[in-house]
Amino acid sequence: MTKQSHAFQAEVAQLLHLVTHSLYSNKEIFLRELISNASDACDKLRFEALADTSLYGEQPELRVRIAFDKAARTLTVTDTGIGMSQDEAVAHLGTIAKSGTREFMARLSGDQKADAQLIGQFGVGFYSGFIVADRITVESRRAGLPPEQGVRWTSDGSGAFEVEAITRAERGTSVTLHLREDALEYADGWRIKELINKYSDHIALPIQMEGEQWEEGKEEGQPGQMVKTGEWETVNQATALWTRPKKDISDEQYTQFYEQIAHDWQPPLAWTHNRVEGATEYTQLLYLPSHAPFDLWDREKKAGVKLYVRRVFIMDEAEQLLPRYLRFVKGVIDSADLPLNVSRELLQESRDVRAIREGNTRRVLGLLEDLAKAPAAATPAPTADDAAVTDVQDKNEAQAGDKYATFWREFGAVLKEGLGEDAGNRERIARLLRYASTTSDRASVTLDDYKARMKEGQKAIYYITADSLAAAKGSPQLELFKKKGIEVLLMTDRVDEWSLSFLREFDGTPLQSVAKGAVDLGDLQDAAEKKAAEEAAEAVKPLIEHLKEALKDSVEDVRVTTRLVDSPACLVVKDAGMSLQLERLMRQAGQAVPATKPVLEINPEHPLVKKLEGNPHFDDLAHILFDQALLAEGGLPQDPAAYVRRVNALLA
Ligand SMILES: Nc1ncnc2c1ncn2[C@@H]1O[C@H](COP(=O)(O)OP(=O)(O)OP(=O)(O)O)[C@@H](O)[C@H]1O
Repeated sequence: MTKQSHAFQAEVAQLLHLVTHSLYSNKEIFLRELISNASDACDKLRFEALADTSLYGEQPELRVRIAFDKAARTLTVTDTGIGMSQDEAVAHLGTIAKSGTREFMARLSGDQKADAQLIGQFGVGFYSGFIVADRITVESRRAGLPPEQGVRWTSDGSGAFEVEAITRAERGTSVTLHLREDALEYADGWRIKELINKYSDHIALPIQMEGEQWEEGKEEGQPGQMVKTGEWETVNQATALWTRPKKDISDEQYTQFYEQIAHDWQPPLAWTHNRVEGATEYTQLLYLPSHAPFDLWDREKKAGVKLYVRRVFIMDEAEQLLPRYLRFVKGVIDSADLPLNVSRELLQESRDVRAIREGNTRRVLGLLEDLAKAPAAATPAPTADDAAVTDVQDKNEAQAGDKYATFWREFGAVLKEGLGEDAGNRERIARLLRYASTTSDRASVTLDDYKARMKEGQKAIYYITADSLAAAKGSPQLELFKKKGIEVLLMTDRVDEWSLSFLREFDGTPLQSVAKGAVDLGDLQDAAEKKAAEEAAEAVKPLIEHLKEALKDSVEDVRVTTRLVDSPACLVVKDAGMSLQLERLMRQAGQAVPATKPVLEINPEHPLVKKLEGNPHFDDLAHILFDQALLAEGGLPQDPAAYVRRVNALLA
């Protein structure tokens, strides 16, 4: 093969442009990315060699070496990992294969500052080398291929790369950066060591540098200098972080390890690190991120936990290790019992894996309980500057110790899925729930809080589901509850109604939607009120019959209610029915929903209702009443034009 020139995939060219322009202020991350790739390559070799030890050839040692040459202005990262064949070099170093990176590209806004933050969330891997290099040369040979089948890849990062065959004695890859004029600081032993310390100390492989020592000037007046000794020295700790005792690991090291495995450059909210002994032995290091990833709602989203067996990396995204409703958790599980050749299929059936999953679930719920219990320190008053920047306020929230509020904002809706998914832990999950209510706009009310505030004689926990907080708060169904000072939980997540169908009661008290079934406040209504209601119902019986007839195509039933105070009418569904809001959500999601008709409830005390009987426009008024009730709870009239026509006719 002679030299071949290839154009970068369009997205790569775009990414390169962005990387070199917006990551300018954070140049040093390139080294972390290259070391991380080298370490991944070694993990891959170790894994493939489980089935074929001959892949090690004559080089059993897995390591990363970093060399620099001040005079030539180069920095080289060499690993003894899996390496790349010629085809692989073309495929991997010229395209963007990862869906995550493609998603990232799609989200770029063109605003450099915002984009640079986004990069933080995604990590740009190999291409970050071009922040500091105006040319990169990669030489590689894949494990198992003969020396003549090596490859050299070069590019100046401007649109194309060249590939040629070379003979390479060693297996693995070396990446040489030809440093830009303004990045010469990276051809310096101290600087490199500092970065390894900062970013890669926890990498389980030895990272080596050639030793240097000070040599005085040979002649009088000549300055001394550092010279290389020819000995390679390991400069990192080179033990997998999770295998070290907790007390030897600093918060900073935990955070850096998180950044590495989660590819998230924002510090985690919290973590839990344990060695579990007993029938199933494993080490768990699990993190709660501080913000939701872009693909949290992707049904195909992979779990974020890596599986190791006795420190050998086995697989990313081992979804059996945590239930789906904890899919936001990142971390590492290192099992002492699983066989090294464990496959995804085997994981599904393994009893050890089941025990690990249960153990992980307990730990994460325990961690959340601890966070929820931690007293929230007083939030510092935002300064005038802060007020304009929501990001800063969010940070304050986290700094102030109210980590649980941050967690809940980012992941609460996912945790709610657990009510349906994990019957065994339903109680624990229920105690972690937070909702807004008629007494708090913030999602901060627990079911325990609610119960403690219940009125004497109140027999249920009341809630309403709606598309937004404003719609929930303005709902006519709340009128009587407000008048009587009874708290109602306001729920606005899509998952709320579904998840509550699994939580019929909390601590012995039933949960009751205020938009379902006839309202029965039981002992909260006194005898006089009940009597008045009965009399009113009797009085409007003929009206009810008329309305039923006029609206027979739209409603299941018409009845009198006491739940309304200021509104003339509202819509409710029957007890076991799906709420109108859920019905709309499911239709929007393209699901077939059986057509159910709601029940129209009217307020016999309302002037509009009183005007109905005998009115020459009865039919129009009846329809307007119905359509307005629909509007009030977030729906749309079936025939909006007819609605407008009717209202206009009455206004004229
Ligand atoms: N040192 C290396 N040895 C072998 N293959 C490598 C090496 N560096 C990069 N590659 C290959 O190039 C691909 C692209 O690397 P890049 O760093 O851009 O993305 P990534 O490593 O897949 O993602 P990320 O860095 O976000 O984890 C890798 O997936 C890998 O196949």
